Amino acid sequence: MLITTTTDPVMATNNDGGTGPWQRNVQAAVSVRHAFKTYGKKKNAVPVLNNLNMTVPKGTIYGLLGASGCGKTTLLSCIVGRRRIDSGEIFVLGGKPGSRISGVPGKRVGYMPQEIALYAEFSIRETMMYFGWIFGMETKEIDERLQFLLNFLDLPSEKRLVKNLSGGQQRRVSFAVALMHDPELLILDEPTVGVDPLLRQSIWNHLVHITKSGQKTVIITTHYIEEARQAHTIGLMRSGNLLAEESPSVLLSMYKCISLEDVFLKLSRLQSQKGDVSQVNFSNNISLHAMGFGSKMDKPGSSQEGGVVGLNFHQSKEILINDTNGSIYTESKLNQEPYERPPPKKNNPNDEESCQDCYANLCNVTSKGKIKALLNKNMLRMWRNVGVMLFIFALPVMQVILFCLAIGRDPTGLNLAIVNGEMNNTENCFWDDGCHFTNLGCRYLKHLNHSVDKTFYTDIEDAKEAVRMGNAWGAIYITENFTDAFTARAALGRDSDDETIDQSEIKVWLDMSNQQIGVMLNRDIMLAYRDFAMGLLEQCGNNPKLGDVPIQFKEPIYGTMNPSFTDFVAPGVILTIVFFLAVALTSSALIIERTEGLLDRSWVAGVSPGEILFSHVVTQFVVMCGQTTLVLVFMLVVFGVTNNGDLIWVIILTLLQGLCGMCFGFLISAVCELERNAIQLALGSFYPTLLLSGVIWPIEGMPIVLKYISLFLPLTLATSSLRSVLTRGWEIAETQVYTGFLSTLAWIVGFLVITLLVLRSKRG
Ligand SMILES: Nc1ncnc2c1ncn2[C@@H]1O[C@H](COP(=O)(O)OP(=O)(O)OP(=O)(O)O)[C@@H](O)[C@H]1O
Repeated sequence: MLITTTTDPVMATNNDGGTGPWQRNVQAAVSVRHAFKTYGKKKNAVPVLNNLNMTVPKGTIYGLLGASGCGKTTLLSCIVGRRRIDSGEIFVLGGKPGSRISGVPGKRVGYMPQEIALYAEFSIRETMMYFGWIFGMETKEIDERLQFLLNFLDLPSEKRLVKNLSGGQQRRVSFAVALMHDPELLILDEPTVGVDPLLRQSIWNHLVHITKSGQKTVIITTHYIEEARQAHTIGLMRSGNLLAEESPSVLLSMYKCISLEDVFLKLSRLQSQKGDVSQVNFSNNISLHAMGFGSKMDKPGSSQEGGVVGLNFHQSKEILINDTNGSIYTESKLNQEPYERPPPKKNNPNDEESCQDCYANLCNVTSKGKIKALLNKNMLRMWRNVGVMLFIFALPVMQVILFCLAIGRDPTGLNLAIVNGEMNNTENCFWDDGCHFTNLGCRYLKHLNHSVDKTFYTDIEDAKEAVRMGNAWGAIYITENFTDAFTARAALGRDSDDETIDQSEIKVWLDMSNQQIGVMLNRDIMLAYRDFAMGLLEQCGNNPKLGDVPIQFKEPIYGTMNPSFTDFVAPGVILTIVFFLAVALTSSALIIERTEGLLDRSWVAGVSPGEILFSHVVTQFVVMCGQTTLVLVFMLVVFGVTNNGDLIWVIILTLLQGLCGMCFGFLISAVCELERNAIQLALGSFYPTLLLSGVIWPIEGMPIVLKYISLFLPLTLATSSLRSVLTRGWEIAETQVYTGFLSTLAWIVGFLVITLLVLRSKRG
């Protein structure tokens, strides 16, 4: 086993012989050991961290340098608990990220991501209030800190909206957010991009100042390599590994370079010659167990790995200095067993370490400040967006108005081409209303007024041509001797010959291409005959009922003799409007935050997925209550859609459906990475749901398989339940009614649980 002779501040304590592993543990703010991380699935996996080791001593500035794409941001996101490494160990402030001991994510860490990650529609002060409240600060305290940060970072008025600031000013606000709560550990991903040299210097001065006490630690990435000279330690990263980890002055003297850039180039060249990164690790390659971390941390004496198992930079340094042939790697390999990557760890609930996370999550009770910040943020974002507000409240009203005006009313002004052979095909019909059998064709046509415009033709072929040309919905032909034949038929009864019967019939050719119009004309033509026959019989002293079909329809048990299509569709339309408006409200809520890097920032600040979801549910629920009220008022009060039931159940079911739509929207926004995917999914689900939920056509008409699928959709049972309440006036105790409520509740719970699981898995 190799004994190191390091001069590293951490390791110096390690090697003084008296302090032991526990002491070493206390001295490192961040420690990464044998970290592996890949993006993508097995075949297309892209390795980003490749057996990386890193030690950030407490109370120092650690400059993490490296070319674009080498994995700096990935490493930082793993340190703050935003991502998980596939294998290896990370300890931050005494525990694993995500554990209670570490307190990271949370207020112990200040994180400035690479993206601006600020709410564009917030003012600087509102931004600070949001993050300050999340960190549990009082408003007064935040205001005081804000004044300091405004001066220090040379920011404009606190009232200025973030979206109106320049790129550099936005970055400084983002930096101010990270400094807001004066955290123990500052993790800054390129904070000096777009910042002028003077301010850049003052930022570095501030970092040097805050680390002086030894209590604060800073990890900073930058592409301005030379500015990192002010860091206590520099980690030079390449291809997912640290080429070196040392103080700037030692690096310069050791590699005999005048700039850090040259050192980096030299090391990169050496690594390129060698190829395999894992074999040439010049960083402090020390086992975490040796450092006293991990589950055995509290039993230092029991560690089987009490010594240094890897190659310490300072040994390689000596070799490097003595070697001019570049054979340092051979020497290193002698001392360093190549580290074999263990298979990726699965989160085993029985595993003591992984369960730290579970306990932390279980005990992670929300705070007043966080909820206040999240609710305030959601409300503010809505109010600041007038267009969205108009959309939110005008759209449901518009939809209801359009539905009630456009759907369910009987079509009127339908043109019929009529040939009346009895009257020499003219419009001038004369008949006698009494018991007279003259011009019966005209008498019949008198009853055919409802919804119909009559155009008279002389030739039946012309009339049919008018139908073919789309100028009329049907052609009606009354024979030349209709009255005589009709009278003979009535008189002869069963002795009527075929010709008499044929001549006594009114002949109709309909355009049935439009089912609704065709069926309605059919109905009106039949009703006109019934009225004509009953009227004639009555005038002749007979029982008018003889003219009707011998079926007596009594007053319906539910509904009316003349049922309205509107009443049938309205329950489904109410629920569909409320459900899909809620989907529209929420389906992009999380995505917008995620794409702007805000969700990450809030998570690192210690906000849990559950809290984020809860805050959205509350704010969107308030909006949805407003929408539901408008929809119901316009449907039931303004347009008088039938409601025979208890209004309270109508309101509750509608609200529950809105909630269900919100949860579905959250699921979409949790699953989809891009807003356009969310829109596609939301729109894509709209039509199948509408068609299969029995909203516009009874599900009884569907093939059996579709019928069962339909029953498992969130709107089907609820629509049927609401229809029963509105049209039948049924109470909640009826099976058909309460199953609608139960199914909606089950969907809400299902959507929420899946959303939470997705959010948690994405967070990892
Ligand atoms: N979510 C992701 N999915 C797949 N690949 C990713 C993802 N994030 C980063 N990468 C890839 O991982 C590699 C490291 O990215 P990372 O952002 O950590 O680099 P970086 O060193 O911070 O770069 P820069 O200095 O340009 O910010 C890059 O090749 C990048 O394309």
